[in-house]
Amino acid sequence: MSPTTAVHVRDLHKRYGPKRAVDGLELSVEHGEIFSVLGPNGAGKTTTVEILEGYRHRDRGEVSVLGTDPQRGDRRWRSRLGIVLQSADDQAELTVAELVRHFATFYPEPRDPEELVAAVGLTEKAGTRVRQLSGGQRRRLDVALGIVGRPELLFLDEPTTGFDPEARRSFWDLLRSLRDEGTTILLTTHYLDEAEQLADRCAVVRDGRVVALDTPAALGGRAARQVMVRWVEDGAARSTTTAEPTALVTALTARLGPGEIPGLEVLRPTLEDVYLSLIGKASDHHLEEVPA
Ligand SMILES: Nc1ncnc2c1ncn2[C@@H]1O[C@H](COP(=O)(O)OP(=O)(O)OP(=O)(O)O)[C@@H](O)[C@H]1O
Repeated sequence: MSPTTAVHVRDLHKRYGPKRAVDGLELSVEHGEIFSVLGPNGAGKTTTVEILEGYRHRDRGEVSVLGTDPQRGDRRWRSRLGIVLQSADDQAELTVAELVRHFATFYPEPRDPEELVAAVGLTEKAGTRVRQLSGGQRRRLDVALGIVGRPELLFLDEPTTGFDPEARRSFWDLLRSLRDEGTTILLTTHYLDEAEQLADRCAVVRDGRVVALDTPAALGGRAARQVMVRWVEDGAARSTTTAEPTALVTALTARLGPGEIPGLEVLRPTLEDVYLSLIGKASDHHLEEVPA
């Protein structure tokens, strides 16, 4: 493991009874990056993050978070982490400003509470009671509480679920500015566009294991190399995927004679197509493949 590694996970396993929630998961997160764990409901994202945070014990595997095994993490180690839990309803009678000021007292070098409230876009709501916030505003407050202690590593579990598009965009800007300040961020999401927009690297998780790990552009680029070609031959729809569509179309022209090839379509899969095929859900671009 190199000194630039913030999180290192090897051969991680966790069962709940017969259910293998995490089943041989491997990943590493470098200091200073936004790393996204992307996968459908039930893929094992939350279980993994809870193990990294030290809230859940693993069955086996190696885990290191900021150089420490989370199962042995002490208070000092924990103070270097920012953990944004699912919203809790406690302290709902305090105002936004009061709650942020209260959390700031837990840390040796907290951010300035007023500046932080402004940074998460809640200045207008500083005097509002927490229970009166909308879902998106509450989530921003959760993030403020997660970063008030200037964490080196921030964990976010599905941070924008339930946000409207504008709130998501400004939330993404907030996370980018944290990354620019040097905070390492590990976020789980089941939104492909969130991973594509934010992540420097992205692990696609399915059934408790990583099925692909790369930059979003490389994942998309991998897709773009494989092209779907569809046509109609002898009255039947045919399709195949190929890295050399020109050669295939040339062969079809030779076989089907001069003129237009009936029903010809050449489709370059999108990142979404790759993602859906990785998690085992074909989009309508991915027809059953028929040999050419
Ligand atoms: N405490 C638990 N007891 C039993 N089974 C659990 C428990 N927590 C999670 N599971 C199961 O383990 C699997 C992985 O769950 P996990 O919450 O880690 O997935 P996830 O990827 O975070 O899903 P989501 O996107 O829905 O939050 C699921 O099948 C879930 O039903």
